[in-house]
Amino acid sequence: MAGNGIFAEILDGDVFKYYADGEWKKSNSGKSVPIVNPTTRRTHYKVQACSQEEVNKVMEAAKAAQKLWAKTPLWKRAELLHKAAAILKEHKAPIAECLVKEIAKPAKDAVTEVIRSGDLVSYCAEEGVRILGEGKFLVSDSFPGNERTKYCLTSKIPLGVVLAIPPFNYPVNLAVSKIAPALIAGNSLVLKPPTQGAVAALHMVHCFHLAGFPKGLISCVTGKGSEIGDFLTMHPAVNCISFTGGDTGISISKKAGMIPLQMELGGKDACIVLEDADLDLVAANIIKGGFSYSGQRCTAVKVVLVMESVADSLVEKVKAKVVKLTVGPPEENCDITPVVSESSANFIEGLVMDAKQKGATFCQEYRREGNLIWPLLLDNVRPDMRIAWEEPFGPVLPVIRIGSVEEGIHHCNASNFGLQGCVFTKDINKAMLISDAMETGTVQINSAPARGPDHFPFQGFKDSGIGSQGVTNSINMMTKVKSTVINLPSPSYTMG
Ligand SMILES: NC(=O)C1=CN([C@@H]2O[C@H](COP(=O)(O)OP(=O)(O)OC[C@H]3O[C@@H](n4cnc5c(N)ncnc54)[C@H](OP(=O)(O)O)[C@@H]3O)[C@@H](O)[C@H]2O)C=CC1
Ligand SMILES: O=C(O)[C@H](O)COP(=O)(O)O
Repeated sequence: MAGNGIFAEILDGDVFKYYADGEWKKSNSGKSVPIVNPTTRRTHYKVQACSQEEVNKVMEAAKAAQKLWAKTPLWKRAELLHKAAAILKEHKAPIAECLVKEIAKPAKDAVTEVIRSGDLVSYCAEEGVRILGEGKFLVSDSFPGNERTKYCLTSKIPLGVVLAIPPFNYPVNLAVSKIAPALIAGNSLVLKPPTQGAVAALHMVHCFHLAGFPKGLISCVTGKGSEIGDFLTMHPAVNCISFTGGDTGISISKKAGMIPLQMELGGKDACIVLEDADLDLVAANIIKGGFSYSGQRCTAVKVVLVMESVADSLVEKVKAKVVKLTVGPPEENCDITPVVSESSANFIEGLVMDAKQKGATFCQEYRREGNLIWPLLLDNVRPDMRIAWEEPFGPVLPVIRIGSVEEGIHHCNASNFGLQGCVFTKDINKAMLISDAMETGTVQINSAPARGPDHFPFQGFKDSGIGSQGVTNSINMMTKVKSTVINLPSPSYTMG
């Protein structure tokens, strides 16, 4: 149960505490933020609404703790991360329960998110000791005009305080994907969890607390992003921001100072289907890619671009699978569960109504109860419909029929997003050409888009982001290069 057993100290009455200076605390603001269960649409949990003064204290502690942490041996940092990973996995059940109640993630997927997170933390510890244990040694005579009089030693050093802001859909996994690389690289970390998902994140942070990390090194401040977000992202103590979410990331990028930014934002991942594709494979991937976690994944298939000659056949196959999707509460492990909020459901409905008015073919009847929206495939979608371009972040998938591969590539590249895409064909040469032509961070050949495995590079082009994630890239991104040059009085050439 949430807030019970080893997690009892993170709860005060019915409000979860925030984490600062190695302790669980009540906010002096005296205010709390409600977390609404998407299924019941009632307040399920409450978290502290942290004040600016509390953020200032957290930043001070993070700065001080980082100085000592940077002097902690790499193997020791890794050891603590392994410990945190083990505690996280051991206590997967109560954390998963929070994910079910806060963000309506199907129960099985919620457990998978926690296990995957533990694995990510351990992998990061392993990778960190390898890549941070190596630097570079350069000699000067490789550059014209120089003798060998200078030896340059470079190493990767921490940035300082990293601010991590994950989104609601993976509040644990997309938090640890920032926390673990930051810590192994010698940084301190301030987490601002999404409001929906904050309680799962607080439980996860407690696992790091129990692992024994130094005081102040990790903090977790809660509160609405719209209220404390700007104060956090523009705070002078912050040396790096790692953000995953929607358009908010674009405005953060414009406001943040001269610090490294890692932004993973929205997507409109296209699925291009050629005439020679294995349509059963495509249909299975459209279901998995378009409807898992009710389409609330940045990497969800968000538009199908299928060659006209095979479109009827593909649509029939997908329709046959859509009727088999179970719809209902996350506790019952239904495939389709309520979307995260009423405003999200209203937004999705707006896209559906626009498509209806403009003449899209509804493969199923549109149905909604509260935040629960039944899976819907929209055929014959045209570029003048909003759903051709906007991401619903819900279980609604548009199909656009194309007359040529070029038309599909053109639609994909005309999007302001550029996260992932996929292409289905038996011709690997064509697949490579299409992959090269698609302006997206990743193209999957014969499978739906996905971020995982978590050590793969993961990046969005255009409005989908800045920089690249994945374990190795995140560790590198959260470091800077420092050089020390040894100047010799006369050239010296090492002899065998
Ligand atoms: N590319 C990727 O890897 C992913 C992208 N996404 C994208 O994220 C969106 C859905 O996630 P959602 O959580 O709704 O995204 P949001 O951008 O609304 O929120 C993301 C995070 O930002 C916080 N936040 C809100 N306002 C501010 C602010 N002014 N300053 C700083 N932080 C702020 C939120 O806190 P609070 O909850 O308190 O508002 C939350 O923690 C979709 O567009 C989706 O495509 C989602 C997952 C992965
Ligand atoms: O937040 C998201 O949607 C993820 O980054 C996607 O992760 P997944 O492809 O592993 O579901």
